[in-house]
Amino acid sequence: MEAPPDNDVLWARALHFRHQDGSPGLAGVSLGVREGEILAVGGPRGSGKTTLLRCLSGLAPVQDGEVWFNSTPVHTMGPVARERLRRDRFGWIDPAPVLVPELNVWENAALPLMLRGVGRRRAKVAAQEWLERLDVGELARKRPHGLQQAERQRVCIARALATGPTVLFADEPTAPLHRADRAHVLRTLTTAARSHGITVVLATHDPETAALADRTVSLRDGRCVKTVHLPEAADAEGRAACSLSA
Ligand SMILES: Nc1ncnc2c1ncn2[C@@H]1O[C@H](COP(=O)(O)OP(=O)(O)OP(=O)(O)O)[C@@H](O)[C@H]1O
Repeated sequence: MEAPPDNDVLWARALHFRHQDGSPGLAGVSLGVREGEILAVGGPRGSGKTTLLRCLSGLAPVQDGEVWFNSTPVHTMGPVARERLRRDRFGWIDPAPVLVPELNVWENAALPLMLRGVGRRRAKVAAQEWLERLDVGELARKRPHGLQQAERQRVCIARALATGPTVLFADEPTAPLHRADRAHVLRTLTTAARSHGITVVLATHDPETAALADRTVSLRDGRCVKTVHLPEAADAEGRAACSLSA
């Protein structure tokens, strides 16, 4: 088993995944994500973007191929180790907001920090800071049911950033937002990621969203079909290209 290149925080080789009902999900994806990079994963509906994020983050077990986080093999980890890795090092944003209805907004945003063992007071301060950056600070004491869908999604984004994850997986994070809101929230997310050195893997089929990334890999039928570097990133050395695995 050969370890991945040093400058890749995430690395996948020949990743295959088949869903429980036998549907093909991934058919030999290889890619590297550099530390601090914002990588967009594009492609049409059903091309495998969510499945790829789930495999890279350890949410779904790798059936064939390899996934490495830094120098740690994720593909050989059991469910408990993968859960710990996700809790301690990764953040996740779903396309639709999922919050705990019994907790108020700040408690929801602070929850992953408290699960990591951070005290309630410190977790609240960190959560509140991110809620304010996402313009939902004044809703801190409300319950999720009292919020609009777009506000709930902002809370989910604050929750994902509050832990300062090493890698943030964002699956169509602005899907529930109006177009006007979308640009602002995305800028907040990408600015926060850049200023805090958070690596982001962002699934999207929206070219405007992908344009905020350093690089885009496109999937089709579970395979990488192309890699696009944006001009600012074009001269960066050592970026592992997505393999042409068709
Ligand atoms: N739980 C599941 N069971 C069976 N097949 C699934 C399941 N989830 C996804 N698939 C199938 O796997 C393929 C890849 O799906 P995936 O959700 O990863 O694509 P996607 O690019 O994220 O799509 P979208 O843009 O619609 O979110 C599709 O053919 C899809 O129908």
